[in-house]
Amino acid sequence: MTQTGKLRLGINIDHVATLRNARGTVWPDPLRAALLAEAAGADGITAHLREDRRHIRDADMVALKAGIGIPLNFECGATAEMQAICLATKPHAVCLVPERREERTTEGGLDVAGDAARLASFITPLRDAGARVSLFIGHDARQIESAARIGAAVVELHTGHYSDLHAEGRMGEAEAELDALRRGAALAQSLGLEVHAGHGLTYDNVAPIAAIPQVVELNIGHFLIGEAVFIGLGPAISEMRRLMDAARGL
Ligand SMILES: CC(=O)[C@@H](O)[C@H](O)COP(=O)(O)O
Ligand SMILES: NCC(=O)COP(=O)(O)O
Repeated sequence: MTQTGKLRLGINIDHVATLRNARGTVWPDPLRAALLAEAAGADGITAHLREDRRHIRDADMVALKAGIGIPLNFECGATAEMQAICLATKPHAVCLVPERREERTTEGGLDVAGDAARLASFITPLRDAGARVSLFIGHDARQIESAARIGAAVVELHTGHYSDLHAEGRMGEAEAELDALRRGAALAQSLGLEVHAGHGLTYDNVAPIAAIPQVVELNIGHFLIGEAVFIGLGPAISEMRRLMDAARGL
């Protein structure tokens, strides 16, 4: 059934850790940010344990799981190391993302179609341990169909390309990308997948994504952590929530 109600908002706190690691201190603390986000009405916390630990570290994941009262969405690459950490951490959800050490941020979606057999057996123990497994993918139909075929519960559609086009003022291309995301969301839901979206979302570009009726959750981080420097994390989250609700007609 198409969801047109309130969207869930997951707050990604990775870049609080980026700031901490820039000075090699213990401040600012990602758990404190997560607790502030929870108090501001976030529905979940997302954190990405990269293979190179450039922001979130293993101890952050442990502290987040123990410290927050809302679901933890554990983003990671589909590696044996990360699978073992997920199984030990027992997060509410595991979102598998593609990762390249040289990239500045997550550039594309996971190639589920090209790695289906391995991913199918990779997600089985995670599912058996009770995690909702999500795959971070582009809007390509082949990837969405493969995600459904291998038994993922959720797909998170990568909105980074749309966000970049929007930021560059290439509105015609951004609109075309938006249409492709809309088609992807509809296809995913028709195949029984829960649909999330995220990457690069800001106050300026969130409304059309939030208005896609099949999308039930947005994960937003980098922009909100930046905005928090100026207005505080709670007010930044409240404003994002207001824009999401308005896009949903709430
Ligand atoms: C997969 C994803 O979109 C996020 O985890 C997020 O963008 C923060 O991590 P990076 O900036 O390191 O990609
Ligand atoms: N999976 C997307 C996410 O968690 C947040 O991405 P961003 O807002 O930090 O680009």
